[in-house]
Amino acid sequence: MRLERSAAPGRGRLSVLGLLPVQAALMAGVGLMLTGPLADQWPVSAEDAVNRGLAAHRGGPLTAFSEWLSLLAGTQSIIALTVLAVAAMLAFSSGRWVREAVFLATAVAAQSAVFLLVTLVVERSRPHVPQLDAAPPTSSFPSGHVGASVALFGGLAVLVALRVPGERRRLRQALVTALLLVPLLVACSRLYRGMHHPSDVMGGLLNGACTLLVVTHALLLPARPRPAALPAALPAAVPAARHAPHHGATRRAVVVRHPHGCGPELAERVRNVLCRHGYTDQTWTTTAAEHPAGDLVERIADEDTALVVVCGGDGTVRACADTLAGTGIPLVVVPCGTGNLLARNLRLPSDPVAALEAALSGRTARIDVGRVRADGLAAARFTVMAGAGFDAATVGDASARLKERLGWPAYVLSAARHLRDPRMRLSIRLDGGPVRERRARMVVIGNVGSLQGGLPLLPDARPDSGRLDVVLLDPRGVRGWLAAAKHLAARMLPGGPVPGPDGANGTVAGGALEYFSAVRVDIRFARAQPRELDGDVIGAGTRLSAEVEPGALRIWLPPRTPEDGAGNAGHAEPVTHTVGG
Ligand SMILES: Nc1ncnc2c1ncn2[C@@H]1O[C@H](COP(=O)(O)OP(=O)(O)OP(=O)(O)O)[C@@H](O)[C@H]1O
Repeated sequence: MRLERSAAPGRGRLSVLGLLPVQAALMAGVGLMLTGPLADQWPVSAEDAVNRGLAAHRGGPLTAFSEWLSLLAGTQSIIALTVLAVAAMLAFSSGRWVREAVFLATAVAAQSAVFLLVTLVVERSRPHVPQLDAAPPTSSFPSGHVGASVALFGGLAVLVALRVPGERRRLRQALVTALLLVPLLVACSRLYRGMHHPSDVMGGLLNGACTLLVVTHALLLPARPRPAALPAALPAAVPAARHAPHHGATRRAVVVRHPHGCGPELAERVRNVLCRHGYTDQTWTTTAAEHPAGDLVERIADEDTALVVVCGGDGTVRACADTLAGTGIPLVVVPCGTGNLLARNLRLPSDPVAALEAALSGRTARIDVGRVRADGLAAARFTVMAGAGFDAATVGDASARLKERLGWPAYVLSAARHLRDPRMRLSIRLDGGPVRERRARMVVIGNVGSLQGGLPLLPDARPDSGRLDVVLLDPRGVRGWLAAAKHLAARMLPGGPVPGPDGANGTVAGGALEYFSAVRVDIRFARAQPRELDGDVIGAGTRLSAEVEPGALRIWLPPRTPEDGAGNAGHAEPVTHTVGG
C-alpha cells in the first residue's frame, strides 16, 4: 500500500502537548465527581444494574471472545504491538515514516501516563459482580485497557486516515472502521467481564480519544503559518510559461485566499492544480477581517471570469457566494477553514488539494443559498446555516487561538460553556402562515444539515431542495440534552432506525427538537440574541429572517458516485466547462 508522504514538521505545534496535564486534571475531576457527589445520582447509580445484567448473561463463545479481546488490550500486548508497529514503520519506509512512528509511540505512552496520573487521584472500586479477570490494583475509573486500545488502534486509524491517499477511499474507510471497532469491542469485553462500570469504559474511550487529538495536532498536522510571516498578497497573475497547461484552452480564474487557512505552500499547490486544469490566467486576492471576500467584486467586474476558487472556511465561502449568487460564475471550494461544513455536506474530500482536484474533474451544479434579513445587518446570503442562541454563542466564544491549535474541537469546548445559557422567547412564521410562539435554546435555519462528524442537525435539509429547514432546540435539563443527543446519534447510524416525530407537530426527542421546512422563515426574539451566519458572528439582534434563492449559486462538485445518495447534491448541469485535467 502506498502511503502519502507527511508534510513538513510543524514547528510550534509541540506546545500542544502541554494540554496533556490539563487533560489529566479534567479526567481526575470527572473521576472524583463519579466517586463523590454523582455516585448516588442517576445514571451513575444505575451502573451496577448494567454490570449485573451482563454478568447474568455470560457464557459460551462470548466469554472466550471477551477474554481474547481483554488479552489483546492488556499492557503486555499493547507494548508488544506498539513496538512491532513502530519497528515496521521504521524498517519498511526507508526513514520516511519516522514522524508517524514517533506519533504512535507517543500516543500510547501519553495515554498511559495520563491514565496513571488519574488513578493516583481517583480510587473507584470495581463493580460488585463476579469478575472474570484478576483485578489490577489501579482504580476502576478510567479503563486502562480501553484507553490503551484507543491510543494504539485509534492511532493506527489516524495514520491510515491521514496518510492513505484519497483515491484509495474504500480501502481507507474499511481499514479505519476495522481499527476503530477494536477499542469499542474491548470496551464491551471489559463490561462483560465485570471489570469496569460503563462510565469507566467511557472514561477510557475519552482519555484515549483526547490523547490522540492532542498528539495528532502536536506531531502529525503541519503548523499553520503565522499570518505576519505571509506576504500581504500573492502575485496578481501567474506567468503562463511557468505553469503551462497539459492541454486545453486558457481560462481565467480568480482565487480568493484566506491567509490563515491557505498559506504559501498550499497556495502554490492550488496554483499548480489550476494550471493543470487550464486555468493559467490567475488573479489572486487575499481576504482581510473587514474584507472577507478580498477584492472579489473588483476582480470579476471587468474581465471574463471562468471560475472563482475560494480557499478558506465557510465564512470565506459565504462572503464569496454573496457576491457570486445569481451571476452564473461558478465557484469551487478549497476547504481550509476550521469547520468547512459546506464542503463536508457536499462530500468534497477533506484535503484541500484533493477537493480542488475532485471538483475540477467533476461537474457544475446549482445549489440554493439563503438570503438573510436581520436587524443591524445589510441583506446577506448564507450557504450553510444561520442561527441564533446556543450555536451563535458557541461560535462567538470559540477562541481563535484554540481554533488554530485544535481545529473544530475548539467549538466543542466553547459549546460546553453555553449548555446552561437561558432559553430564548421567540416567534416563528413560515411562508406567511400563522405566528407560533416558542421557547428554545437555539434556532438554526439550514441550507444543508450536517455538522462536524456528520451529526445530522437537520436531517432532511438538501442544498438543492428549494427550501430551508429549521430546527428549534429546547432540551430541558440533562435528560433533555441526552434525549436530543440520542435522537441525533440514532440518525447517524447507517441503516439504523429513523426516529419518527413524537406527534403530528414535528417535535422529536420528547420535545427537545422541533423541525420545520419553508421557503420563507421569519423569526423574532423577545430580547436581542447572539446570531451567526455560516459560523461568523453577526452581532446580537431581535430578528433573523431568511428566504431561499433556489439554485442561485453555481458550484463545481466531484463526479457523482453511487454512494452519494442525498449528499453531494445540487441541480446537475451539463458539464460545459471542463478544460484540461
Ligand atoms: N486576513 C485576515 N485576518 C483576520 N481575519 C480574517 C482575515 N481574512 C478573513 N478573516 C475573517 O475570517 C472569517 C472567515 O473565516 P473562515 O470562515 O473562512 O475560516 P474559519 O472560521 O477558520 O472556518 P469555518 O467557518 O469553516 O469554521 C471572517 O470573519 C473574516 O472576517
